Amino acid sequence: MHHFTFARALPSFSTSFSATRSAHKMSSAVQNFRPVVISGPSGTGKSTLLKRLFAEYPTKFGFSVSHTTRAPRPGETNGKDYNFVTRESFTSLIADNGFIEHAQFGSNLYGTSVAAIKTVAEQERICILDIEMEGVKQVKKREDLNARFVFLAPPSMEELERRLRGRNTETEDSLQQRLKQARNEMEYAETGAHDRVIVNDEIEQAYAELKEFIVDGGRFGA
Ligand SMILES: Nc1ncnc2c1ncn2[C@@H]1O[C@H](COP(=O)(O)OP(=O)(O)OP(=O)(O)O)[C@@H](O)[C@H]1O
Repeated sequence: MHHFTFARALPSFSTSFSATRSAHKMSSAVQNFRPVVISGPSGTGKSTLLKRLFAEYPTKFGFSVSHTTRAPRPGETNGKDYNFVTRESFTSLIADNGFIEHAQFGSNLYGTSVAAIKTVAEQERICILDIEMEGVKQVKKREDLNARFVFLAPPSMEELERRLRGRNTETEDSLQQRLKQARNEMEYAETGAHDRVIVNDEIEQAYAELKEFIVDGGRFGA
């Protein structure tokens, strides 16, 4: 699901959506709690490393709540699982440039709004966006999000393929697609688009570097 919700939406990191906040407050929030965008080829180890980071810092991070036009399922809460909105308000938010990413699945629209990312900062958490290259480009265009960018690279394409195969989640087709997309991601990273590139070769080393970038490089209140 995270491929269209953009950020990995773990329920424990859900946020509520407040409609009453000033533009000024939003901008100071993202200054103090700058969103972090993590990207890198599928299978490089983003989830593995993030999971560990969230376990070590259970209250420091948050995920943006996605918008959707689909109806809530029993047990789902507006503003927590999704921001459930009408098609009219969704399309007007598109027109207002309010989404960094949106897509249609079936007859429903899904998207990650700029406001939802800022809301995480207002809650004094660092919003983590685990997204693909096109999303990275969108976030880069939004200077008001004040995001920092880290790219997680595999030690080699051969090792990336080994990890993807080892995960046992892909068909041969989806594996080949991911490897092709991986080359695009690597080329984009070579343009220097990210603040930091971390090679996930030895996991302890990569984790230490990621932690240093995200935690120490961010603005954490004591
Ligand atoms: N440093 C490492 N050395 C060896 N294997 C690793 C390392 N880091 C992660 N892995 C393994 O590689 C596989 C892919 O990792 P993971 O699922 O975290 O990738 P991902 O970047 O989150 O992929 P996706 O974008 O598809 O969700 C997993 O099986 C994981 O256990």
